[in-house]
Amino acid sequence: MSTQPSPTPTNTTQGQIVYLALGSNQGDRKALLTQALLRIQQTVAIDAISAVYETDPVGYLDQPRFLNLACRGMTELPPLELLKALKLIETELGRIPTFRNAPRLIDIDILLYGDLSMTTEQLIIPHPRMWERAFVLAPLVEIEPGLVDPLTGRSAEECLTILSQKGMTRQDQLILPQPESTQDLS
Ligand SMILES: Nc1ncnc2c1ncn2[C@@H]1O[C@H](COP(=O)(O)OP(=O)(O)OP(=O)(O)O)[C@@H](O)[C@H]1O
Ligand SMILES: Nc1nc2c(c(=O)[nH]1)N=C(CO)CN2
Repeated sequence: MSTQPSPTPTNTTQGQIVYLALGSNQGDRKALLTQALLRIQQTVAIDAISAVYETDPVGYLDQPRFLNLACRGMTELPPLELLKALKLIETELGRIPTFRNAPRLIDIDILLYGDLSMTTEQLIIPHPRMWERAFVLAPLVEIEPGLVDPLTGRSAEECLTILSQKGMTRQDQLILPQPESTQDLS
């Protein structure tokens, strides 16, 4: 009796949907956010980017205003590898680690990674402070209005309405330079 050969395995990995929050309050903030997004695109296929929000600092108040935005994309990197890649981008863009909530050239946080829930010393997903931060939720709601906090069942929109949005100004979206067109060799 002959058996049918099983179909050749194909790589059907689709990756995971991730939501990231970016912030900058030092240097050329727009240029830093733009550079960060361009570098993130090398590991995350970004398909939505919010407008830029200028926001008053939260936590440690004696520092310049931030520019914040959120983006969504697909990645095939596992969570800790993604964190490593994002931390490397922060370092490449000149960030020097100091203290929590300190001024920074660039900050890239992982908000959500598929429906994963994890807590390790290095990485907590969903980001533990995201639902209480208007500077995260306003841009996030813009790209994903139906998002729900799996722990409380509250929508991001609902969470945002109970937060003060004082000191937050919505600006235009960043314009990312197009990747160089591939050379036509024909
Ligand atoms: N979801 C997450 N996204 C990014 N970093 C995280 C996350 N969960 C835990 N971390 C850890 O937090 C560490 C400190 O991150 P970071 O310097 O960006 O903190 P912060 O921006 O000052 O404060 P906050 O975490 O409240 O935004 C990182 O090195 C990373 O290991
Ligand atoms: N407005 C604003 N405030 C902050 C921000 C930020 O990105 N925007 N990030 C912080 C630490 O991640 C602390 N405070």
